[in-house]
Amino acid sequence: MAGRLIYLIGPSGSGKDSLMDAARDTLAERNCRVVRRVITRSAEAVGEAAQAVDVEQFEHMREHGAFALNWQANGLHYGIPIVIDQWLLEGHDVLINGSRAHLERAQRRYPNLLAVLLTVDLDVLRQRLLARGRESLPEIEARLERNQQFAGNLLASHPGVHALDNSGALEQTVAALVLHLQKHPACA
Ligand SMILES: Nc1ncnc2c1ncn2[C@@H]1O[C@H](COP(=O)(O)OP(=O)(O)O)[C@@H](O)[C@H]1O
Ligand SMILES: O=P(O)(O)OC[C@H]1O[C@H](OP(=O)(O)OP(=O)(O)O)[C@H](O)[C@@H]1O
Repeated sequence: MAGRLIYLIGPSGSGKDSLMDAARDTLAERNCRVVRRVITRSAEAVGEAAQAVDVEQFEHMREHGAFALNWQANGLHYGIPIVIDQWLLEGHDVLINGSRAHLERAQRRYPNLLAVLLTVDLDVLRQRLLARGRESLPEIEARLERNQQFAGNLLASHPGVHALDNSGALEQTVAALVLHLQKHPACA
């Protein structure tokens, strides 16, 4: 039986990577794998277990079919390794860090994907981006501005998307994610 794609989305700084890291072992026990992205972000950048490549390497990988999904945002290229299709075929569920702007294209490729939107109060989001210290101030402002494009609209236009609040402790969010996944065929 094919596995299901769990497409985790939300503003930059909402805690997607933290949640994926914190939930990884629990999800692994439930036959759910977490994939590492390929990003044109410098290898020194802290805060994400991604494979860092330059734009030329990214394009080469893309042209050679290395990605199941890929998109551009925040001045970066992001790729989800094609290995997820093999994992899904083998019956594993797969959790990825996705893009809100790419949701509909992802749904076309994976019609039964389970979309989870991580939300955080705006003040908390700003504080977390500042505390993470990975981006410059203008980059942080641009991300907050990008966030306004999606605020409110996404849940209204995509009723199947499940919202998960991460304004509180991460452990609570992990528990809520696991509970949500238990209620659905993925990661049960
Ligand atoms: N529930 C939480 N409570 C406090 N800090 C958090 C929480 N979730 C994430 N963070 C912190 O917020 C920052 C952004 O989280 P990150 O996982 O990098 O977000 P994203 O992957 O969505 O951009 C990081 O510094 C992380 O340690
Ligand atoms: O269309 P959007 O929902 O705005 O998403 C665009 C990109 O921004 C986020 O990545 P980012 O570089 O911020 O990485 P992060 O998740 O580690 O912050 C997200 O994971 C997407 O790759």
